[in-house]
Amino acid sequence: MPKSPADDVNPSLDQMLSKLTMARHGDAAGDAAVPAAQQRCGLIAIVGRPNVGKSTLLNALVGQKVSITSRKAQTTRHRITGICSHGDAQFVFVDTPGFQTRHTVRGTAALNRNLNKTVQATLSDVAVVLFLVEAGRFGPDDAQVLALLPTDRPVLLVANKLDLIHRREDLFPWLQAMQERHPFTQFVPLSAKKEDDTRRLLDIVRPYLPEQAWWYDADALTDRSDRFLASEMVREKLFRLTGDELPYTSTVVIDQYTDEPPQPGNAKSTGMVRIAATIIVEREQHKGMVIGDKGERLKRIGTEARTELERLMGRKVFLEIWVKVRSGWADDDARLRTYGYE
Ligand SMILES: Nc1nc2c(ncn2[C@@H]2O[C@H](COP(=O)(O)OP(=O)(O)OP(=O)(O)O)[C@@H](O)[C@H]2O)c(=O)[nH]1
Repeated sequence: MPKSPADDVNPSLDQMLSKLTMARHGDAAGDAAVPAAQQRCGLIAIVGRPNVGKSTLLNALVGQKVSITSRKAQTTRHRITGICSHGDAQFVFVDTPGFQTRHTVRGTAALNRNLNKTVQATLSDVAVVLFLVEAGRFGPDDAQVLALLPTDRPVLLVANKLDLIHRREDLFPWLQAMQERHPFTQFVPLSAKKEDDTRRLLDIVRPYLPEQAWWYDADALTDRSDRFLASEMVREKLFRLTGDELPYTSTVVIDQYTDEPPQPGNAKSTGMVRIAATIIVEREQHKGMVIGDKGERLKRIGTEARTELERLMGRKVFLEIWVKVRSGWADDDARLRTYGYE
């Protein structure tokens, strides 16, 4: 039987697991002083079924909230890039949307077709693919993603949520079955919630990046605009605070984004960002879910989003949120104003 590349790097699960507990600490920040000729840089796709932990992993790797996380499946609708410069390497992560296997919500089929197209388009130009699964689990939804993975570039099997596995020996038969499914280049069991594990993942991915000059500055985290981050932040709070009640077809649109410069003559002034956002829901009843009793939920969405945006942007934020029903832009649309600190 021909030797698979996985034989060289996966001598045994035991060895992999022992390496995991001896995780090495790399230096935290990228070294912009590395001469361009010695730099590595490349695209890395994080793929996997909904809810497997892609956004959690990306955020842990990039060290900041770039993608959004929620218990609700399908919160990652956009292709999001997170950038991490570490040692001589610049990792440019592409977080692909999850797969939607059920088509129960009216009107979502087109959206899902789009998601699948995005997955394939994303994979066509990456240096390495991280295929995320939950350790010990492989269902039809995972199989659907696996079927789309390229065979002409390295695919690492990343078994996430290792912290939920009580007996690691139980993973042996599962791993054997996984290796028969695809010629994975490497097997990485980890927990996206453990910093040591995610740092170690960077060390593992590094050699797969081509030797080439960095594309972004050493301190860049994302090529997404602050405006985009603002819509993602409102969306995250929306889904977090509505739980499973709200269909994922709800979207957030940023209607206005104004950067106000610091006040002249006031050294302490950081300036302010004024944001007007609209949460668009499918039905009138969904609007009630978002607004909540006496507007409490909407107020919380606004306060939490504003607080986190202020932390991320390092400036004051004035956030105004509206809720609208897609079918009719009714006059009585609810409005929330979250005042900044004047
Ligand atoms: N116990 C445990 N939970 C995890 C781990 N990683 C992620 N989670 C949880 O899994 C859930 C889903 O995580 P996400 O990062 O939003 O998943 P996703 O794959 O980006 O989901 P979609 O946006 O739907 O594609 C969240 O509740 C996370 O807190 C882990 O290592 N251990």
